[in-house]
Amino acid sequence: MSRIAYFGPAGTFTEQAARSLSTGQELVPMETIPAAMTAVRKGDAELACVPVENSVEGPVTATLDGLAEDSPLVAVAEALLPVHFTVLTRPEVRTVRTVASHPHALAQVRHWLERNLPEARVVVASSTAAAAVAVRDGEYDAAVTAPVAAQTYPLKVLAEGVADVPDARTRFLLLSPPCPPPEPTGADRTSIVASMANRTGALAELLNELALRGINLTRLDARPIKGNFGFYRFFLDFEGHIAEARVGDALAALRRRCEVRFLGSHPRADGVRATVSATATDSDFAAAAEWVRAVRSGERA
Ligand SMILES: O=C(O)C(=O)C[C@]1(C(=O)O)C=C[C@@H](O)C=C1
Repeated sequence: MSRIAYFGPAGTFTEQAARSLSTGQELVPMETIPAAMTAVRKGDAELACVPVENSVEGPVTATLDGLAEDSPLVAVAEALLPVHFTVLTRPEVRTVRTVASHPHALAQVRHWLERNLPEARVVVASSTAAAAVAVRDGEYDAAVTAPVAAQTYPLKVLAEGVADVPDARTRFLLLSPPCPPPEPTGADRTSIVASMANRTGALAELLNELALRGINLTRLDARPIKGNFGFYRFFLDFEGHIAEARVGDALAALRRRCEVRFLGSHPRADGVRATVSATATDSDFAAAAEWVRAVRSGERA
């Protein structure tokens, strides 16, 4: 049976996302995000499920760095989960002195903790479910977890539906070794990472290539190129699919300008359709290419 390695242990939001994306594969928990990616790179799993972006805390940097380094992986699907937390404790705990969770989770419940557990020391764990394991094992008093962790671990629910920002969401990717992308749907996302020379206007030129082709950017993140202080890689998500003319044309233009790693074209989980400007449809590109062909052959001028 094929396998999806996910950022675990059991009971993370990522497990929930992997379940929603699975088509019957076995789900295998990995301790860290890089370990889930390595499982695919080494062939121990066919796919990996990892978080990539949270509406409150922004990018999941371990995922971005893992996509830019080592052998390429591409996203073939994504999931978007609403994020509200459950706070778990051991039944016998009377006073919560320590509360643990993943840094992204802690950042999303900061105000709730200040109001409800002001005396508790906040401790970082490798994931929300790892925090639940630590509470179960007596290491900490409480954990801020995904709702599903309440069914996974024998702990008492102290609070449910905890979120400083009511509509918080996290987006997750299903990663594969390079493969033909899924068919375009009209509501797709394409992702790349670009590295360019540090010179005036380089990023503006890159963004212009997208803007000129009527391509709407949905995310832009910079991450340092480690070991080279002051140099950055840019992660770009934009509407559209590599199978579409305007996207293929833009990617070719970027490739001429800088180093590009393709990170996948896949359907958007929110189903938002791409806005395509009147001059950038596939038939506009086909008509223009036909005109150039005819001019080259002397049929037209
Ligand atoms: O620790 C988990 O449960 C995760 O799946 C990770 C993660 C994240 O990295 O953002 C996923 C969703 C929540 O925003 C908090 C934590």
